[in-house]
Amino acid sequence: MYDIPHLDLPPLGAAAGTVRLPGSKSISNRLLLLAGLSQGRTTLVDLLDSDDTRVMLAALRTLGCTIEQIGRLTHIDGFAGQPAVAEAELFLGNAGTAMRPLTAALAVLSTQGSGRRYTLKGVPRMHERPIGDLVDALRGLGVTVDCLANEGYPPLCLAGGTLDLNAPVKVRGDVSSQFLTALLLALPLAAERADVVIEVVGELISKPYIEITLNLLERFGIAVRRDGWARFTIPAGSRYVTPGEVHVEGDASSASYFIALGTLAGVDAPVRIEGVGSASIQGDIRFVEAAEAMGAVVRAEPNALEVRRGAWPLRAIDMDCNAIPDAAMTLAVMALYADGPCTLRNIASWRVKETDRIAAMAAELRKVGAQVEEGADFIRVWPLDVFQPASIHTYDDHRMAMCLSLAAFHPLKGATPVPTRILDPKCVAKTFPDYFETLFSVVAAEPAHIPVITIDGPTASGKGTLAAGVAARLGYHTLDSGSLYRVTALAARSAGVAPEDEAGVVAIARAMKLQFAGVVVLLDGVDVSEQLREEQIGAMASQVAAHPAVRAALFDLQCAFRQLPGLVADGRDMGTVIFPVAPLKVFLTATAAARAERRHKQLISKGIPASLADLRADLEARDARDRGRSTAPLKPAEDALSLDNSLVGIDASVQQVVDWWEARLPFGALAG
Ligand SMILES: O=C(O)C1=C[C@@H](OP(=O)(O)O)[C@@H](O)[C@H](O)C1
Ligand SMILES: C=C(OP(=O)(O)O)C(=O)O
Repeated sequence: MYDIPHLDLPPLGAAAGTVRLPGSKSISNRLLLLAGLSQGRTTLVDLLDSDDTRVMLAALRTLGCTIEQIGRLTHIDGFAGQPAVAEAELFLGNAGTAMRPLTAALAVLSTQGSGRRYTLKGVPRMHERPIGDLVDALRGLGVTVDCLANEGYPPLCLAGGTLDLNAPVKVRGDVSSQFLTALLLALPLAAERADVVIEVVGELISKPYIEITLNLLERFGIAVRRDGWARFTIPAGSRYVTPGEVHVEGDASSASYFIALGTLAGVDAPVRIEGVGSASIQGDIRFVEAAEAMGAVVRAEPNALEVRRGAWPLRAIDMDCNAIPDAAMTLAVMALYADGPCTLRNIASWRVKETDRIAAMAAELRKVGAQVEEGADFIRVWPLDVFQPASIHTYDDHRMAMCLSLAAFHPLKGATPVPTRILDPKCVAKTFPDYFETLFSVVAAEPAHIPVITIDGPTASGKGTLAAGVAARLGYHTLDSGSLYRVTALAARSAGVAPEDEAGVVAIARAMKLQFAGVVVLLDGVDVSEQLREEQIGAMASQVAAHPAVRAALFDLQCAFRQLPGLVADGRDMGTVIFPVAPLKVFLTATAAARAERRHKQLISKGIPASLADLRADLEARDARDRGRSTAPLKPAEDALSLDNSLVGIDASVQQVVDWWEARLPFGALAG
């Protein structure tokens, strides 16, 4: 997950490859609650691990479930309708699928034992999301429900009462289908002796989510009888019976971003999406039909999809999106690439979700340059030729972040491709914490569009620490090119090849099997990170690095580090030889005295005896060798900015480089 203030997406090009989706949020939270209400153990396979499921898991633990997570399995020992605590305060974040169903379940349970009181609260936005229709239904049943701040909104206190189920329970479903889902999931708790009837008053929105609810209830032994969408009967004697093990299919709403990507950018090869397909029980799988209407070519398997581009530009659509409220947001961004304006209708519920999604979508699409019209329950988006570099607000809404990332896709139409900034990218944690990593695994960008910041400088100047700090702030990859020379030296030493033997070292460099995982370097599968820090290896690295043929052998390897979303490369010749067109080059210096002192402190702290004078003499000798060598000598690139960190701490140095970088990006006036 990118836990940084913003993530800059370079202009994206073709997409191809395979993604595996995280589990469905809607299925995960329903199954968790059903497992909690059942007796005995339920094992969920591939449960979604995200903010929304974490709050549900924490709530169930508080109520008395024992939950054990091992690899892909989550074992839940249910509390079988007997909560371990009579009073609890539960925090449910911004998870509608936790807040609404738990409200109904705890309302019923609060009436079934004396002195039971449960308080449910969430993040500030959750306290703005309506729940009044569910509160009305529960009060109609005889439950004491107190809205603790504003009438009709969480936080809520469920404080007992006497259930009266003689008349049908009436609930409105035109603001959210989750109120009906909540009652359907909870009322089997009260259907021991007589049928419980639920009647929907007025129109019901987001209907396919009710199908998910009924399907999962059935798996837990509750066969709801239904009369269309108007009347649902939970038969007398209903009791939750765990099915034992249940597999959670991939999230169909999360699939929409990759279906869109295949539709837009799956030109030479498809995007393959694993975890959800034609056998899905989720209504959002019908997003596939919308994508096909816009031109996608889709091959569906029961549990996978392969999507590629069919028509280009995409075909404009005018669609009623009531059945797919979440995935429909993705269509609003696909509309940028259509052959005319696209209209998404019947989406009033967008206004009461994680944010006012109609307003947010309109505002952010306008920032990238699009013409947008919005109404109470529709949005119309016109296609766009020239994209503006935009700093996208995400409103703590995972779907705004994921949808708008698709606006970084820039078909090359002559206009200069621009980057797109996604503010607060970690908001995707609600349902898809690794969304951006997954995106980068299937999307390509022109290497020239992938930013590189180079940091060159003499030995022990703190390049590595600075590069790591800058990369962490920007979410970029790092290349510690020094470590490539060190590992070459180490491999040569292990093979008994002398550092002077240029041809021998080249052969070693070409044959090395390297893997990098953060700061860990694996040579032929063995972690050699510690050995690379040895002083002797450092000295040998400087010797092997002086051979032109060795440097040439490592050239392509270093270039291959230029990957999405960007790279911070440190070394001696990053700005001069390897990435001569890098948009920001830094030359880092520090006096020999300052560097010797740092190295001395490092060694002493590790219990390695060292002499300050010797270290300084050694550093000066190495500087002279690095500067004097004929191939790629250590010198600042002509366009490098110089940073002397003798007296400046690491945080200030990182900030300086980030400030220089910001000044080169086109977001300035638009940011914030
Ligand atoms: O029941 C569910 O799992 C959901 C129902 C939908 O909400 P509404 O019924 O409020 O539209 C959907 O937007 C939400 O993400 C999940
Ligand atoms: C509306 C959404 O979430 P919630 O389950 O919180 O309603 C969503 O995920 O788009």
